[in-house]
Amino acid sequence: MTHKIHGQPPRRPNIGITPDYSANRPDSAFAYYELKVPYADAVLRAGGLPFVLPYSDELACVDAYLDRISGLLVTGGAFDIPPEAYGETAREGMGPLKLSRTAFETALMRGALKRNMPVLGICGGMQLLNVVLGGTLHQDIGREVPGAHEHEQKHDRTQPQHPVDVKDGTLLADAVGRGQLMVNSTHHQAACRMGPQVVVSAVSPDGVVEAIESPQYTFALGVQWHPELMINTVPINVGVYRAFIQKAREHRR
Ligand SMILES: N[C@@H](CCC(=O)NCCCC(=O)O)C(=O)O
Repeated sequence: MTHKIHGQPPRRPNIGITPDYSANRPDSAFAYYELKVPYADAVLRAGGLPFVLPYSDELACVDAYLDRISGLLVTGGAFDIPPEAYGETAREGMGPLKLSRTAFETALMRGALKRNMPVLGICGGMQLLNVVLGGTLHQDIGREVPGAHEHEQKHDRTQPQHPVDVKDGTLLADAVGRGQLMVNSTHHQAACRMGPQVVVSAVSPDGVVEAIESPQYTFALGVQWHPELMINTVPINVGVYRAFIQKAREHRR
């Protein structure tokens, strides 16, 4: 009979985090990986152990990463996903691309989902989740969504921009509660057609999709906002990371 050792803090699951990448910094001859501190802080605060994953175009390396983590956090960034990834061609308003980042994150996300490893997509990461699961994007909300509100807030991103309605009976509702949640907003694109098996778990008052999930996986959740920036201003947002880390803890044997 094994005796549970009382008082031990729960084990921190390894969480892989995708960094941003900038090639042409005026102050350096070298390219940079960059990760906003709140992503790592939110993982630590929720009980995870963050690991930044430098890009690789080798599937063996992607698999090696996945062998060593229990959850995948795909972060956001000021770039768009090539519309060819969801069967379209670029339309007016589509923004800049980061092809090496999207290729790496796509391979990681596909590999994690194949293992039924918990995946959390934030902002652009949510959009990638919908595309990987067979959905499409509005290439520019302002041009393609009649009556849409402003989704690229000009004020402090730790402050909310608009409410979302969290749908009852969803993973997200379990994490942060159903009904209204105030969120920030830093995007010009949005999920358009949901992939097969993708459920909308939150919507903005103007109809823009603000969170998705796929019940075919243990934990595949994407949120269009940045909960990691609002942990001090709308504290319930930490629930997104807590739910993710708990599933990651359960995932690793
Ligand atoms: N293609 C998306 C990207 C949205 C996103 O991830 N924004 C984050 C900006 C803040 C940062 O630089 O991390 C879109 O614009 O809709």
